[in-house]
Amino acid sequence: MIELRDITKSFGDKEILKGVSAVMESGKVNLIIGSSGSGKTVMMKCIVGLMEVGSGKILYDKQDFTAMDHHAKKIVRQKIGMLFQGSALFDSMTVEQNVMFPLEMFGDGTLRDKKKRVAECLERVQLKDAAKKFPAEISGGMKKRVGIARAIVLNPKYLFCDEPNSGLDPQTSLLIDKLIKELTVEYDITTVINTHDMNTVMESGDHIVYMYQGQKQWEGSNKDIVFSKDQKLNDFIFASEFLREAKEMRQLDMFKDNAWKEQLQAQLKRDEKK
Ligand SMILES: Nc1ncnc2c1ncn2[C@@H]1O[C@H](COP(=O)(O)OP(=O)(O)OP(=O)(O)O)[C@@H](O)[C@H]1O
Repeated sequence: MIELRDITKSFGDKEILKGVSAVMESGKVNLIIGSSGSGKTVMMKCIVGLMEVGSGKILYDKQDFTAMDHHAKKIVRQKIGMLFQGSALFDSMTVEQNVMFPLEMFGDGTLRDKKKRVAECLERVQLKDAAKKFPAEISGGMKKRVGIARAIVLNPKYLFCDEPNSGLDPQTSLLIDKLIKELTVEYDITTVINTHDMNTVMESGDHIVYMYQGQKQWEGSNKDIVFSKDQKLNDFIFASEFLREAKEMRQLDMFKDNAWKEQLQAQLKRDEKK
């Protein structure tokens, strides 16, 4: 579990994070969403320690990360897996060598153990047959899966993914989301994803933090979103007429054959009249 307590971050006199508190739960896919410039990337960089917060605390499993010395922070960082936007693979290395890289940097054990672990991870993301290929020879979706294998090779407790679906078609995106969710549950990882992808929000968002102009505007699950009355959140998520209609259908569908359905229809009618 990761806890943010009232964190702030400024660049010069520009305050980017204005006192954000939130909890990222373990075994769950936690999403940070919000429009461009709302502070999602800055927040993620603060959480992983790539940027220092101005004030406030970040706790990793109750340990105050912000108060740790360099050595203690390094130990926490070794429990963090990162999936970067665009995958960030090394072009001159094969798939296998890319996944091996963190093990060579930080891993214990013999070369045989390390090779076994790489094979396990490639198998897990269904890329065993691509082990000897170079990044230029594989598709965007496969590159993401290599990135995921590399991010989990050290058995992370925390997994951070920056826009994991950028540049992918909707079907491949869903497969990547499914894989991340499965791994999160399987290894009880605290996964934090920075995303714009509404499919990810609706399919994987166990816990969602919606950022608006440097503040946490709303927090809840993908199911809560359907019923949220928060206007800013609704304007952001259900931006198009089509999505607004889909939201109403989903609301009705969720309460099919239930007394709630009538209540909800009446409520929707009342809202329409306003
Ligand atoms: N290193 C920096 N120095 C100064 N300002 C910065 C720096 N990094 C980010 N900012 C500013 O912080 C604000 C929030 O940026 P951030 O990248 O967190 O937004 P975001 O919500 O991730 O947007 P996007 O969805 O477009 O990636 C922006 O106004 C940006 O210009």
